[in-house]
Amino acid sequence: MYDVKKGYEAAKEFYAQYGIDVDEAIRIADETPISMHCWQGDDVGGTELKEDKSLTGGIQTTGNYPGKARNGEELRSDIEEAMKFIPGNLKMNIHANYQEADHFVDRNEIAPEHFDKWVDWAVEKGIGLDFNPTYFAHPKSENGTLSAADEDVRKFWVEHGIKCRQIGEYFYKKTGKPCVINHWTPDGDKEVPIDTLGPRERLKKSYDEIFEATKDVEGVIDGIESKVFGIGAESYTVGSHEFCMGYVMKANKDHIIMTLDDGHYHPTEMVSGKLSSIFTFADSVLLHVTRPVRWDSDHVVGFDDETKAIFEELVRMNKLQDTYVATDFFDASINRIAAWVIGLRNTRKAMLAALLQPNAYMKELEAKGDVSARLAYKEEFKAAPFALVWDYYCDQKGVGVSLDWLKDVQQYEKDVLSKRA
Ligand SMILES: C[C@H](O)[C@H](O)[C@@H](O)C(=O)CO
Ligand SMILES: [Mn+2]
Repeated sequence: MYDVKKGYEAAKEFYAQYGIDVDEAIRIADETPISMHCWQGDDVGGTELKEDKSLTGGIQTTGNYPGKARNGEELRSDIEEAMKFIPGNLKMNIHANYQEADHFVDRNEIAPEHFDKWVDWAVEKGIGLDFNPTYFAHPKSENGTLSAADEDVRKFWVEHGIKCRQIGEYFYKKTGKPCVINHWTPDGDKEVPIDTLGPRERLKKSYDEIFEATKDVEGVIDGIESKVFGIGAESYTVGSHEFCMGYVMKANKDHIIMTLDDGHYHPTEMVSGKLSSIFTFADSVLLHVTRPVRWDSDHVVGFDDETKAIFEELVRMNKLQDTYVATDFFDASINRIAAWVIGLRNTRKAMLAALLQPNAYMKELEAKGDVSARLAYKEEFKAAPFALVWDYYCDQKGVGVSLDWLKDVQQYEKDVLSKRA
């Protein structure tokens, strides 16, 4: 291993030339919570006591890497293993299908106690819990959920949404940390329907009913997530971007915000390009960080141009603290713990990289009209000695410098994952 401290000192000197306080950047990146999604650990299968765990809703995991978690205990132990190598403040994000009742409980009947194992675990670790209704992978989700024309089906899912907000409040009360709920429904159609308005009016009605029935719930923030299409629903998505943005803006309630998932748009449409428009009208957003390859493929987050651009935007707008950052990917083709470690480290890395730029000075240059210097600075910092600061930060947090974590994850695969049937 090279002399990490020496590298940090040299990088500190480099950044100081541009008035950048490396330690302050580390502090901010370290304290900003990232909500780590539980569903990478078992391909979104969940822990409900039911036979059929097939994934529906137009999302897909591909691959069959051995060793996926088969129950809540295994999942939490895998999460703990991954967490050893992820620096900074974390929350845990679970889905409603990760309930652990000792008998089958249907989605419209879930209750706080069915999540007590997660709550006890989170309290013991001192972390917050976020939540997601599960409007898919269920026999009643085949012809729509919150937008279903069948009133019994629609009501069933409204009850599920209501239960989820009550559970979110329970998480808040138990952990002392606000619970961020992401509301996503896959409802859509393979062909453009003749009636495109009816399903959207029903979805609006359902959200209204969920929020009205739970208006006294405390400590919950609700993200409304849009999507362009899903597998099998290629032509029409009820909860489109325009629908969700319209819903959030019209609701005009502090707790109802937009969720922007960077896999949920046309391939050339960038979330980084949307953030300032949204922040012109909204005080906060929920971000789902993923890596779409040609579609919403949910590849492991990379330290790629778009991830970096998203965090640059947030830092430059001074909106990082107003953004609920969550990861959302599911890759079953590689070691699932490695997937978490790589994706979560890259998310934090992009955040730190954005903080290590002369943002205030570049803004000044732009305001003065010195656009040549603006471009020169932008380009120069792409090759700044960022990795030396990142390595130092990881060293300080004891999460493994560079690839140190890899051999431990491989060992865990040998000792634990490979023994799972
Ligand atoms: C499993 C999650 O609910 C899901 O990933 C959702 O957030 C989404 O992005 C669906 O495409
Ligand atoms: Mn998402």
